[in-house]
Parts: sequence; C-alpha cells; structure tokens
Amino acid sequence: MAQNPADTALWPAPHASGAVDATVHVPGSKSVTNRALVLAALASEPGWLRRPLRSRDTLLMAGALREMGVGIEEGVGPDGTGEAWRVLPAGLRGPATVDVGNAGTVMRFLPPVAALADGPIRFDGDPRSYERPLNGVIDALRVLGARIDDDGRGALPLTVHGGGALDGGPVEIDASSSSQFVSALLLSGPRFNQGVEVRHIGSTLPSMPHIRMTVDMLRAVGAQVDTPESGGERNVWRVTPGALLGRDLTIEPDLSNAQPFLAAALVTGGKVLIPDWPSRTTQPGDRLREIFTEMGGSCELTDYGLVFTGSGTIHGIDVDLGDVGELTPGIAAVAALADSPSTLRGVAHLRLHETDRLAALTKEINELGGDVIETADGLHIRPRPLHGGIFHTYEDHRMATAGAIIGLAVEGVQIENVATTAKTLPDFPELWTGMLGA
Ligand SMILES: O=C(O)C1=C[C@@H](OP(=O)(O)O)[C@@H](O)[C@H](O)C1
Ligand SMILES: C=C(OP(=O)(O)O)C(=O)O
Repeated sequence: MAQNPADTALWPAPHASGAVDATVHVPGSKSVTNRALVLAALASEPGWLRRPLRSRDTLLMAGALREMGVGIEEGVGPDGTGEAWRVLPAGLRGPATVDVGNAGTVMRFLPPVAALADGPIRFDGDPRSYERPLNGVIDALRVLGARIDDDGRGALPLTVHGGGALDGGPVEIDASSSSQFVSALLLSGPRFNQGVEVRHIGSTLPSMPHIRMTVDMLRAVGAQVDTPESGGERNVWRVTPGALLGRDLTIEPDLSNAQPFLAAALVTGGKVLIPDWPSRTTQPGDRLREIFTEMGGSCELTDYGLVFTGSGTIHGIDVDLGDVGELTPGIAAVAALADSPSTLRGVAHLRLHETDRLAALTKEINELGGDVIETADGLHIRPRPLHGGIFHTYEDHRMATAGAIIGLAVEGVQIENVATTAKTLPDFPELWTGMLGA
C-alpha cells in the first residue's frame, strides 16, 4: 500500500538536557471511552460522556455508532463544565458501513452491536485489521444466533446481517489471543434475549484488568454480571438480559498513555505529576506505579494526582506482563536503558497487536545498538550503549512513544511517523515537548 507523506516523515526525538520537572494532563482513556460509547448507545435513555478521549480509535467508534443510527452530539456536561458527548440511543439500523481503522475495540466490540441492528452492517478497516484475530467474536455470534458473511478466515472484512434482535445464551470461546473477545460479548450481552454466558476454554487469558473494566462499567449502568471473582465458575462470565441506564460519566485519564511521561521521570531522574490519577481504577496502567518503582523510581498518589520521581538509576526487571500487555513497548524502552538485564514474559499475543510488537521492538532497539532477544512469550533485554538512528514505528502508537523514551537518553533518535500516536494520543508531540520545556 502506498504510504502517505506522514507515514515516512521523521521526527527528531527530543534529547533531555536535564531532569524533567513537569505536570502533564493526559487525555481520557481509550478503553474507557470506547466502552462508555457502546454502553451509552445500547442504553434505554440518553447519557453523557465527559472529557472523552478524542483520538482516531474513539472517533472511529463514535462514527460507527452514528452510522448505525445513534445520536452523538457535542456539548458541555450537565453541570455546564467541561466538554462532553451527549449520546442519544436510537433503533440500531443498517445498511451501514463501519471503518474500524486498526482499533481492536471497534473491530471486536461492534459486531455484537451490529447483530442487534436491523439490516446489514459491513465492517472494513486498515490492512492490518485483516490480520488481527476476530474468530472468537465471529464464531460466538453465530452460535448465539447471528448471520455473518466473511471470507472464512475468521477475520475482517465481513458483514453482519443484523436481525433486530439476538437470541444470546451460553457460548464457549478461546480468548487466548485477545481479552477483547470476552469484553465484546459481555458489553452487548444485556441486550440479547437470553443475555449471555461466556465460557473461556483457552489455555491463557490476557489483559484481565480490561475484562474487569468491562464488568465494572456494565454494572455501573445497571447490568447484572456474575464473574469468577463474584463467586461464579472459573473462566465463566454471565450477563442477565435487561435495560441499561443512561449515565453521566467522566472519563479517567489514559494511564497507559501516561506511561511515556512517567518513563521520562525515570530516565532523566526527574519528576512528573499526572493530575486526576484515579485512586481506584481497572486500567492496566495503574500497574506502572509498582513496575516503575521496581525499576528505580518512587511514587506518591496525592489529592492532585500521581507524583512520580526518578532516582537517576534504572534497574532491569523480570516481570509477567500478560495482564498489562499494552505497557510492554514502554517498559522495553526503559529496560534498554537500565543497569541490568530484563525479562518481559506472558505477552506472546502482542505479535497480533497493532504490529508484531515483539519483532518490532527487537529490531528497532537492536538497530540502535541494543541487545534484545525475542523469546517464545516475550523479550529478553540486555542494556548496551545505544546510538542514534531511525526508529521505525509500523503504524503502532506505542512504538512511537517507546522510541521517544529512548530518544530522551540517546542523541540522534528519529521517530518515523510520530503522527501514528493519533490512534490514542493525538497531542503526543506537543505534550512531550511541553514536558521538556521546549
Ligand atoms: O479491551 C481493551 O480496551 C483492551 C484490551 C487489551 O487487548 P488484548 O487483550 O487484545 O491485548 C489491550 O491490549 C488493548 O490495548 C485494549
Ligand atoms: C493493543 C492496543 O490497542 P487495540 O485496542 O487496537 O487492541 C493498544 O492500544 O496497545
């Protein structure tokens, strides 16, 4: 496919001349925004999303729901402050075409919504979206009563022939390649005639905090959900059929997108405050408090937010990231700058993320002089003195931010297509230079 000029543009990653000392307001969570949009669209009354993330992934989600008939209006929240989206649920209908881009949340969460619509909904997206696993959602929806035309690969592109309602009921899936299969079925489950009972039969299940986020957000809009943690069977989630409430929800900052800024404090021996860091959250990025502390920093959760301080020393780490896979690129970048080796485990499924993240991190860090070895389920990283060069990003937002972290400590790093951060953090270059006081 021909690349547009932005794809090949090089961004000189700023080199830090000293310790950072900054407050960084991180925009809303992608995962929370896209769940909130789906739940508000399926509700029986209007709802509000305050401080939603506006990035490629969330604008694709909003656009897709609008295509199916949902009203999403710009506005200020009910208390008159802050920008907000007002979501007006409506009878879902086709024919419609949904562009999923390369958003896992859009390609997985919306086919079950489309099965509830009246009419055909066609799903298409970026070339990479054809390679990302979707079989868990497609096969499950067929068992639950949906009619879907695909090319037999269990992936995009496809058409869901919505019948206006779906039977629902029990279904077995193997979600070892993506937790989003489970989340997708649970989110629409209250609107299926019999609800849904999802039984995961695979060997591993990544990203459990994201499944907890789905369950918590379902409960917050009035759904009844039984989970393994609430006394149910292991690997079984059950959603009772019922109407969903329209709520007024303020979206938390995206803690995974806070990662590069926290890493900057760690790498430069500086200090970063992230305002509005939630005291309780299901976001996987909250694990950074523990992981980056083990790697040499310290943190304090105050009334204003999270204050993270680097010590000037970075230690290697041996850690299973299966629950928090999306943090891997940023942790790998910091690990490449540490004083001892690191082993990152439990993330084989990252080979099917925005790009093959294990291959991409290995190649790009090694091309700067690093020593990274890909293992069966992760990376082994032995720090070595790095040098400048081009850091390719493979249309992966987290590769771009990982390269920027390395650039803080290594002169002459150029990030290819930093604009790819628009997937979840369109303002990244400005926030980054702002943090550095440039
Ligand atoms: O449900 C979600 O919002 C997400 C779940 C995870 O997906 P996988 O389980 O496919 O890794 C995560 O990596 C992704 O960034 C967001
Ligand atoms: C894996 C990710 O995204 P997606 O929602 O497209 O799966 C990610 O953001 O790291």
